[in-house]
Amino acid sequence: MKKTVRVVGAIIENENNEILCALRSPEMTLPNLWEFPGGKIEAGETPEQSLKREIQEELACEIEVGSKIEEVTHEYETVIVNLLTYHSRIIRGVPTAEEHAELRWISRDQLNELEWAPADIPTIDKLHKR
Ligand SMILES: Nc1nc2c([nH]c(=O)n2[C@H]2C[C@H](O)[C@@H](COP(=O)(O)OP(=O)(O)OP(=O)(O)O)O2)c(=O)[nH]1
Repeated sequence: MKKTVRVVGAIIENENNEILCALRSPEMTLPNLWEFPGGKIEAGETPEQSLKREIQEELACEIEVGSKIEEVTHEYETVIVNLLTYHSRIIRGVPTAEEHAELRWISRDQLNELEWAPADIPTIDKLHKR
């Protein structure tokens, strides 16, 4: 049976209504696909705690986690991902790609021009509509 992992993703928006998109590196699973920065929820953590920790590790900055945007369960070839996405705001630091191949600020109406991890599509659709 496939393992299910619980994952959180941050939708970080700047003052120009652009959203921070992160490119997975060639060495990662789901290589060369765009995603929302974040990662797996560890035992004993709330989704909000995981997101703050992951963003500190991946982007070297501190965020405040806001409302939930979407919950999606997507079945990949080898794993089932349960992805929760949250509006987030940077409260300290400047995002730096500590683990990703690239970071890019993209306006809402151009989000669908990138090639996303499949589990992210429902969140992209929701952001696009607003
Ligand atoms: N962080 C993040 N992960 C996502 C998104 N969409 C999506 O399908 N995923 C998948 C990729 C990974 O399989 C998993 C997140 O785990 P992770 O960020 O700890 O990734 P990882 O490469 O360190 O882990 P692994 O898959 O190599 O075990 O969820 C997303 O928007 N953000």
